[in-house]
Amino acid sequence: MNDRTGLTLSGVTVRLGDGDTMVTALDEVDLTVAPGELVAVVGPSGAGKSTLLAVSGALTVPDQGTATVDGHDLAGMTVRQRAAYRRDHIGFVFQSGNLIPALTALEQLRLVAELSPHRAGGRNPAELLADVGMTHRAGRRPHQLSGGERQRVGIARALMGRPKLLLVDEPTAALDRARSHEVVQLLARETKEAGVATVMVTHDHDVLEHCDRVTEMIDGRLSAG
Ligand SMILES: Nc1ncnc2c1ncn2[C@@H]1O[C@H](COP(=O)(O)OP(=O)(O)OP(=O)(O)O)[C@@H](O)[C@H]1O
Repeated sequence: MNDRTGLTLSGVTVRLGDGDTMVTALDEVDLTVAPGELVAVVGPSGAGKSTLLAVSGALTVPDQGTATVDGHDLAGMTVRQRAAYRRDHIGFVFQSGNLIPALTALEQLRLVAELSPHRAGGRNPAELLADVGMTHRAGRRPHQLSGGERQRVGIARALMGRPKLLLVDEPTAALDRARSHEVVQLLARETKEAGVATVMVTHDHDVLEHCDRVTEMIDGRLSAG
């Protein structure tokens, strides 16, 4: 894991829209997230949190500044290289789990192993499902799982292929308080165990205690929260 340096954003500026509707979504943002570190990003609606995830996840290229994952400059890649880097090295967890309806919990993970050319270095789907406490639900499809269980499967799926960076968007939005704590505790544990740099956007101040660091985004600027 010594080759890992995590996520580094430096002086990242992103402008969206054009003409009169142009918005500076990110304004000279600096952020470093080390391997094994869980950093929360909080802030009001429209502050730029989704844009921060998009830049970190190689979905949006900054207008100024640099975004690097383990020393790889995302803007320096071709579109095709960026897509491959995203697929092989970056994991995403979304609000609702975003699972494929027709597949069982175990099949969701197996599909990643089959699609990723780096699967040899990836994790064993059944073991990973056990890690997130879902072995007893391995044969169930998403509609047969609770919101918290779907999130667990989503987190396990994102960790297949050993990503260097994990980007998590509002993981507790659909969960009650107890499930929210469980899911973020799981994220914190897996972040440490997998040595992955994790960024979590959340509105849920209840779960911030499980994070290593909290930053606040306001009007496209990031500060210690
Ligand atoms: N395609 C676009 N064109 C123009 N402006 C945009 C576009 N997408 C987002 N914006 C603007 O950029 C700013 C940052 O948006 P962003 O989605 O990153 O905020 P956010 O903090 O994630 O908000 P929320 O918590 O509501 O999801 C907002 O002012 C938004 O209106």
